[in-house]
Amino acid sequence: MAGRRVNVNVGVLGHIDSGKTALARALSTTASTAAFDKQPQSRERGITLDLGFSCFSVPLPAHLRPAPGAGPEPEPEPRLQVTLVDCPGHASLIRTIIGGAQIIDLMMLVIDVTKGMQTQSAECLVIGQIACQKLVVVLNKTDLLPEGKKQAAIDRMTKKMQKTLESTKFRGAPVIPVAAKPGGPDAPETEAPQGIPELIELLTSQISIPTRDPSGPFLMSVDHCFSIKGQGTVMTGTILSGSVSLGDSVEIPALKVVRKVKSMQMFHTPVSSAVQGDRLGICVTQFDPKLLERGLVCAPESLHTVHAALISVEKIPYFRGPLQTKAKFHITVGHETVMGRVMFFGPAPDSLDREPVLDSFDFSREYLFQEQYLCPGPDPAAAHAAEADEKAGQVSAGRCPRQQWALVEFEKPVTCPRLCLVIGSRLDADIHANTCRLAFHGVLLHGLEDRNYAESALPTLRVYKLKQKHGVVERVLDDHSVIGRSLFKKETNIQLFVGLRVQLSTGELGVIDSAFGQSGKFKVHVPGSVAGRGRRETGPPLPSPPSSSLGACEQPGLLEEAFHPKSPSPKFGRRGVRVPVLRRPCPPTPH
Ligand SMILES: Nc1nc2c(ncn2[C@@H]2O[C@H](COP(=O)(O)OP(=O)(O)OP(=O)(O)O)[C@@H](O)[C@H]2O)c(=O)[nH]1
Ligand SMILES: [Mg+2]
Repeated sequence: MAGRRVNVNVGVLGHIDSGKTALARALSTTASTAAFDKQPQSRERGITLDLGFSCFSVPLPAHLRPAPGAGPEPEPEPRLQVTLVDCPGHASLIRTIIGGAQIIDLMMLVIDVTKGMQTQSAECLVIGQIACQKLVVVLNKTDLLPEGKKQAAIDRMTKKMQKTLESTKFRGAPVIPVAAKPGGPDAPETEAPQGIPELIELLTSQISIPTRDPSGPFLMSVDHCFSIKGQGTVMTGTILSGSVSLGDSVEIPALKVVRKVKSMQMFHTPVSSAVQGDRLGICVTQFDPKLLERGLVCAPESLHTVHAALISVEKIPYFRGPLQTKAKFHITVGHETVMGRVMFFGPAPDSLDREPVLDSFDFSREYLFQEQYLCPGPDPAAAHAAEADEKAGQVSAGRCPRQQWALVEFEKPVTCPRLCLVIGSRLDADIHANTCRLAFHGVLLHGLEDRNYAESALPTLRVYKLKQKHGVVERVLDDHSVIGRSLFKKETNIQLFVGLRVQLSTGELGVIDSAFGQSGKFKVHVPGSVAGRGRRETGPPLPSPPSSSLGACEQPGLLEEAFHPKSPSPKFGRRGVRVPVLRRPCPPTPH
C-alpha cells in the first residue's frame, strides 16, 4: 500500500469552450476513467458532459508541512496530490457544475483571454463565492493574441478581471496567463502548452489544506459507478465528511442497501482507509451499477430523506427580479436538484437585528410571513418587495432583517446531510439571455422527514402575517384610556382581541383593554398619557380614516396563517406578533 499523500481538490470551471478540459489535460499526469471527455457522447458533441477527474502531484510545499514536533512523523518525501475536477461549461449542465463546486478546495476560473468574462464565467464566479474559499483566474488561449500586442492584451484582461473580483469575496485573487492547447484542436499533440509550470507553482503556493475531520459520519459524493466482474461494484467519488476503512459497512441511501467495503483505491493505488477530502474508488459487494450513476454513499442511517425543509436564505444579488413566496425554483440540495416551492419569512419585528444562526432552526420563536424576500439597499426589487409587504401588513419598510428563512416544499423527496448547501435557481430561464439564473442560496437548517409534514410539523412553525385595521377614537376617558369604535362588528367577541397592541395616529401606544358596551366599541389602555386630551374630549365626532386600511380582521386572533391560506391542513399556531393599528386624526391646530 502506498504512503499517504495529502490531497486537495481543485475545480476547473468556466464558460463553455474556454479550454477547461485542455487545461486539466495539460496539468495532469494521472487520469481517472472518466477524465478528458473520454465518454463517446462527450466526443461526439465536443463538450464536457460530466465531471472529469485527473491529478498531478508535487513535493509537499514547505507551508503545508507540519511544524517539527507537531503531528505524526512526516514521511521522507511527502507529496501534495492535486485532484483536478474538470467541470462542464455548458449552461444546461449547471447542476453538475454546482455538484463539482461543492467538492473542491480551490477554484480555477478559466477565461478565454480573447473573450473575457462571459455569462457562464459569471455564474461560476457566483457559485464559487457560495461554495469555495479560494480562487485562481486562468487566462487561457494566449496563443491567439497577436504577437506584438500579446503582453498588453494580457495586462488589460488581468486588470479587468481584478476589477471584476473587487466586488467579490475573491478580491485580490491571482490572475495568470496560459495557453493550454496552443494552436487549438488542429495543432499537433506535440505542441507544448505554455505557462503550465508557472501555473503549478502558483497553485502550490495558493493551496491551503482545509482541516480534514475524520470523525463524524462518513459521506461520499459518488460521481461514477461501474462493476468489475468477479470483484464487485466500484463507486468513485470524493469524501465529503468522516472517513472509511476496509471492511466498513456503507449505505447507498438511494437504493436503501448496505454493502461491505472490499477494497479501495486512490488514483489506481490501493489504500486501506481514506478521510474527508480524499478522492476514492470504493469496491463493495455486488449491486447493479446502473441503479446509481450519481449520488451519495454514507455510514448506515446517517442521512435523511426530506419532503420539505427550513432553510436560512440569502438572495444572490445578480439575480434580477424579486424572490416571491409561492414561486417555484429548481432547488439544489447538496448534490440533488429538484423543483421546490418557497415561502419566505423573517424574524418578528422585535428581532430584526438578531445575530444570524446558521446551524439550527428555532421553533420556539415567532416569525413574520413575507410576500417576498426583502433586499437591502437601492435594489429595485427591494422597493417592490417592501411595497408588497407593506400592503400585506408586514413591517418591512426600510428595514431589512439580518436573517431570512424559507420553507421549501420539494416536489420529490431529497436525501441530504444536515446543514447542507441549498441553491435556488431558475434553470428554465433562457440560457442565451445574459442573466444570472442563480437566485438564492442558503443552508438547510431543518429537514421535514414526515411525508405528512403539513399536518405533523407545520403547525409548530409559528409564521404569522401581521394584519392591521384602522378604527376611530370616539372619546378620551382619562389620561390613560380612550374609547374606540369602528374596529369591530357588533357581534365580534372583543375578548379575543384583549391585549393586542394599538397605535394612535398621534403616536401613543396602547393595548385593547376590554369591550365597551354592546355595540362593538372598546376601551384602550394607554400606559403613557394621552396627548391633547382637552381638545379630544370636546372635539367633533372623528371621521373614519380612508378605507385603504389593511385586511379586515373579522376572525379572532388577527393573526392569519401564513401559507396555504386556503388549504385545510397546515395550520400554524394562532398566538403571535400582534400589532393592529388604530388610528385617529391629529388634534386640530389652535388658531
Ligand atoms: N488556440 C487555443 N485553443 C485552445 C486552447 N485551449 C483549448 N483550446 C481549444 O478550445 C476548444 C475547447 O477546449 P476544451 O478544453 O474542450 O474547452 P472546455 O472549456 O473544456 O469546454 P466545455 O467543457 O465543453 O465547456 C478546443 O477546440 C480546444 O482545442 C488554447 O490554449 N489555445
Ligand atoms: Mg471541457
